[in-house]
Amino acid sequence: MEPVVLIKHLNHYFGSGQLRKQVLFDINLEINAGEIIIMTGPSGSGKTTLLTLIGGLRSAISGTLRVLGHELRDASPKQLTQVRRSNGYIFQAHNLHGSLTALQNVKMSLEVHKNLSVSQMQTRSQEILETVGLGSRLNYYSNDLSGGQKQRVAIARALVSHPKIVLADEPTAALDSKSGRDVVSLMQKLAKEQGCTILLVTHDNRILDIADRIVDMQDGNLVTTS
Ligand SMILES: Nc1ncnc2c1ncn2[C@@H]1O[C@H](COP(=O)(O)OP(=O)(O)OP(=O)(O)O)[C@@H](O)[C@H]1O
Repeated sequence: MEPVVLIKHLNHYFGSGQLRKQVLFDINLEINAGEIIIMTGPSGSGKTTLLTLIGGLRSAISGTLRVLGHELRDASPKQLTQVRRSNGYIFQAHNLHGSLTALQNVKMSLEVHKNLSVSQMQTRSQEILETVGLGSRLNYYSNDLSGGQKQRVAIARALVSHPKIVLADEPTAALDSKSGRDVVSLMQKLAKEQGCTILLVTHDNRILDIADRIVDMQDGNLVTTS
């Protein structure tokens, strides 16, 4: 079976002409279904660039980048939109809408999936918020939640549609160590239950043990460390 993510000889550049700068060099990586991969590496080494390429948030320029069987190099904006809808995303700044409640934030991510009725969306969103321990906070505006609670809403939002792939960029950066740990344990638990693949970028050494495999980015080159 083809890996969920298959990357071969991927290069990436920013800018053009004399300002063109290569930031990813001959990246090769295979990620299988259900795997949790952590990507580490110094600031500016190219981690976010690789994550956003895999997530269809920018276009790959050269090499092979196949995600769930689809080639993303030279993909059209429409195809990239399709890819983005099928993934879950969790970012450092949780990106919740402060003026929406926890429940509304989660439900919103189901609204792009046309196959669910309004009441199914409501039930599913409520259930996943209960799973992440926020059953008593469903109708709180996200501005009124703590950092850890907001990040748990972000996890619920990313996982409610049962995506095959979740991409997480520094999900614990804004959290104290206990909340950070709780948040990643929760991601791990939900992902294992749903068989979903997680690619997580982090500088946080305290959470490395949740990974099935760790890859390290150095100056745009990927080095496998375990
Ligand atoms: N939109 C852009 N235009 C030009 N250069 C960029 C752009 N985005 C990133 N870069 C450059 O590409 C390189 C890799 O950046 P990237 O954000 O992928 O690194 P990172 O490893 O995720 O860093 P951090 O850990 O600080 O987030 C850096 O040199 C950065 O300055």
